Amino acid sequence: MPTSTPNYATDRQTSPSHLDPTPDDYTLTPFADRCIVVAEAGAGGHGCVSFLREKYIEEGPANGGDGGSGGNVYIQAVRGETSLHKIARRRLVKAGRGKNGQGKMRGGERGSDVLITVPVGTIVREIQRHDPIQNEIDEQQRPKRSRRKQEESDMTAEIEGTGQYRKDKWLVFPGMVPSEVNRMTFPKLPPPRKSHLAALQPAAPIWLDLDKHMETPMLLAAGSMGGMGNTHFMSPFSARPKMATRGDEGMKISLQLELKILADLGLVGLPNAGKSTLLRAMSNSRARVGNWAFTTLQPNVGTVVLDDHKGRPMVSKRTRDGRLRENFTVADVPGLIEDAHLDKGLGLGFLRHVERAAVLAFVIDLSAGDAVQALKLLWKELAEYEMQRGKELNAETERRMVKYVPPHMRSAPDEALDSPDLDMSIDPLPFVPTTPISAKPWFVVATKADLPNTQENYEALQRYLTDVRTGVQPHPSGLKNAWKHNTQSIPISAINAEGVAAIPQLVMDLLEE
Ligand SMILES: Nc1nc2c(ncn2[C@@H]2O[C@H](COP(=O)(O)OP(=O)(O)OP(=O)(O)O)[C@@H](O)[C@H]2O)c(=O)[nH]1
Ligand SMILES: [Mg+2]
Repeated sequence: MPTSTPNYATDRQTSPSHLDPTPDDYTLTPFADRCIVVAEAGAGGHGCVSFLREKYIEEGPANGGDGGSGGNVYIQAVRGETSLHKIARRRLVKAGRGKNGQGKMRGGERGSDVLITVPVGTIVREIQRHDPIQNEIDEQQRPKRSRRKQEESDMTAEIEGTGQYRKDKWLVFPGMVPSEVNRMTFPKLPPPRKSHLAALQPAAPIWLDLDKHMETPMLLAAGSMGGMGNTHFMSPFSARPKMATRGDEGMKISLQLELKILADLGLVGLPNAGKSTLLRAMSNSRARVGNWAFTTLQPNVGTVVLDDHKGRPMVSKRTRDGRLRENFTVADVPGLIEDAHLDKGLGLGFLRHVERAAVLAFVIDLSAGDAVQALKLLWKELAEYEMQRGKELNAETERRMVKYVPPHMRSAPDEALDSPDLDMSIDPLPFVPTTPISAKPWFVVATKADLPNTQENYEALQRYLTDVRTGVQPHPSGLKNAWKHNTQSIPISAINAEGVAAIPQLVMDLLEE
């Protein structure tokens, strides 16, 4: 009987490894790095009109409870999140409405809160705000002279301690006909109120850079107050007031969110250079690898664990705040091509993810022509991008200084808040001042060193980097004040995981620069 013993040696050759996978062996998680979302705080519940009724007490006093306040909207940047796609899909994040008050002095339940969780590195900017209560408060604080004539009658009524019926403010005893309502005397409308939580809201217009993991959520929009039950309107003249106030409308803020990944190391390289393979070799990432340009279409982030799997740190380094570093993160972005800064290829949209990386690694394919030329081309694109962003920053600063209008003075086109195609108008968020790209520490990863005839190319690259370090050659970006203390290159073969082990130590050293 023929026996077949599996041939492990050939099996290993034919079956793709973790580092040289078939193109369909990858994980792809949904990804979005920008979106617009409308955050709506909960409206307050209405106050209740009710009266005590018991055996032998036919016409008891008022006992309507207050409405519950609306739920709050919170935001929290958490480490586990990597993308904004969940929020991008939701578009409207709405906190619960407070419940209405009930008889027997029972107050309404509070509305439920909502939490927007975003990845660390998200920038939040307010586009529009509709805050009816703030508008009312502002209106009341305006000098009386400027108020319109129509309101004068209201004012005289106010002085006498009585007010008028307003459908949007008052609730009356159910079953009353309009003529009865007209004959009723209404007390003065209570002044607009805000929940005490409103003081914790960030100042308008909201502008947040959530660049750290947050242990507790942060309040974005506080829920509105509930209406007052009819007990509040009891007076010596009317023991059984038949009115209560409605709960306040919740405020709406439309926010633009943009994720700028905050990785420790950013991989920059031409398409097909081997960036994703390198990420796979360094971390547990399952980034897509394929022998064609633009295999990667969205950023991948991998975590390199600095441990040799024996419970002992392989590279141990303390961060500036004294914490022992156990890992660092690497962002692999789509390849850059010439003129990426003019939005060719996929480059520009993703450059913002390397903009905030602490250290840059230029991944250069030694088998694909002159490595020095490739390095210069990559630096040229980065320098152009940086200059463009610098100009935007200046323009943005100017715009904010000249045209700033407090939000309550702006005319709020409410319809726009509800319009479904807000996404069409996304402009990139302005530059967040960080270290300029050219001032970041960097090094070169010369990959595919296993291929033939790559030796000379690597030597030329090394000579060039020595010249840059010693000042014989200018920095490849052509910019002054660029970082060139210790320019060096590491030859690797990512596909065989050779030479890759030297990278973590170097990154650790550069992270402390
Ligand atoms: N021989 C050899 N081939 C490699 C090495 N690293 C990557 N490759 C191959 O190069 C091709 C491209 O690798 P990727 O990792 O997808 O390249 P990339 O830079 O991520 O490409 P884009 O995502 O398109 O920008 C794949 O076929 C890899 O198998 C290496 O060290 N040696
Ligand atoms: Mg890739």
